[in-house]
Amino acid sequence: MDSSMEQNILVTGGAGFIGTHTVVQLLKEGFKVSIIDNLDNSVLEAVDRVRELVGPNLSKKLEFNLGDLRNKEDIEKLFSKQRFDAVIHFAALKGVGESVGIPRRYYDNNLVGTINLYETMSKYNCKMMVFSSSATVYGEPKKIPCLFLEEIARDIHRAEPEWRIVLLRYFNPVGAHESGRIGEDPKGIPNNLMPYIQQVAVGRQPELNVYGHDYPTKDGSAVRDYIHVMDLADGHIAALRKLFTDPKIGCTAYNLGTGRGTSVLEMVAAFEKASGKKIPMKLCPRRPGDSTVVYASTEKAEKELGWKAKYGVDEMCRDQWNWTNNNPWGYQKKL
Ligand SMILES: NC(=O)c1ccc[n+]([C@@H]2O[C@H](COP(=O)([O-])OP(=O)(O)OC[C@H]3O[C@@H](n4cnc5c(N)ncnc54)[C@H](O)[C@@H]3O)[C@@H](O)[C@H]2O)c1
Ligand SMILES: O=c1ccn([C@@H]2O[C@H](COP(=O)(O)OP(=O)(O)O[C@H]3O[C@H](CO)[C@@H](O)[C@H](O)[C@H]3O)[C@@H](O)[C@H]2O)c(=O)[nH]1
Repeated sequence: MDSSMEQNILVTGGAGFIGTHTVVQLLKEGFKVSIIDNLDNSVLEAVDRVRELVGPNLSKKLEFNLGDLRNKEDIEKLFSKQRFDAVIHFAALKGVGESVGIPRRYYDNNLVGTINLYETMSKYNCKMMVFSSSATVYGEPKKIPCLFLEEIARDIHRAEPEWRIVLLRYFNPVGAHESGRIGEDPKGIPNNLMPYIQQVAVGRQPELNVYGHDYPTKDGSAVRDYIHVMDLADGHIAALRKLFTDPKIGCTAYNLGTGRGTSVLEMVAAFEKASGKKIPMKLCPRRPGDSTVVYASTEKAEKELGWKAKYGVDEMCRDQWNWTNNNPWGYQKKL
């Protein structure tokens, strides 16, 4: 396409939910991509499907490396054999529950992995990074670990101002690629709303527990800013372009959301409409630590990244259903 033809991007955690969708868009935009993933929360089949989606020509520009960011040698191996222009860093354990319940495992993976990555990048003079952060930085104190990772990024930039780092604070990523070939496939019982709804829709779970029906919202259920994963993927391309073109970017955070709030009950209704399936529900007490209403202020990303979410809740549910309907067991053939 343009200068991005030459640019080589390392995507950590590229076999995961957001990673696979971003890799598709990166390849389509003409970037070369190397994934490093330890397949802790993903499967190789997802990468094969990315290849299938982009076709044989663009697939030649995609390389998969099985590796773990906790092992510095795994990262070193990649940097010693090719030059990367930038890194998009998705590799992390994302369970909020886990960060509270098994903090050592969580810190080891997310903190040690991230520090190893920064150190190797620095050694090979690759100092551009797009980092997956979360709207939880605006939330509960118990979800602080990702704030910590943002602080590390800021400290690194303070100490070595030549670094350019974009921190992307995701709101609630949902949906799937419109092809229905890639999507979210959590291991075990899902914690998040949409993967849970999709499993109810195909009979893997009997009913949806609605956590909280007495919030001070219009229908009593909690409100979130759901964002289509393809919009999120495009947000990463916009962030990369910003890194490559703005020497003054420093270390800057942007919200990736739609700016619109949708309640749990509204989301269920939208999914029922998209799928034609009835989602049985049980009204349950609030889930500890949940906020009442969370939605993004999107002005900064619009103004500075030139990025704005295109899709609404109807498209999110349409694509979530398309993925689920075609892959009721996710990437598994059967259970
Ligand atoms: N999905 C969300 O709701 C959400 C919201 C906010 C932020 N995030 C962040 O975005 C990033 C991507 O999220 P996702 O939903 O795609 O998660 P995911 O679990 O689907 O993808 C993460 C990938 O990283 C890999 N990985 C984990 N630890 C690794 C390690 N040490 N070395 C190599 N690979 C490793 C996993 O195998 C997986 O493929 C994460 O950092 C997550 O914290 C996600
Ligand atoms: O089975 C379920 C699951 C969720 N919910 C509710 O649905 C809403 C959304 O929940 P969920 O999908 O778990 O998202 P959040 O709790 O908003 O947190 C997500 O979104 C954050 C970004 O805002 C990320 O950082 C977190 O990792 C991710 O879990 C909340 O009100 C939940 O109480 C239910 O009612 N039933």
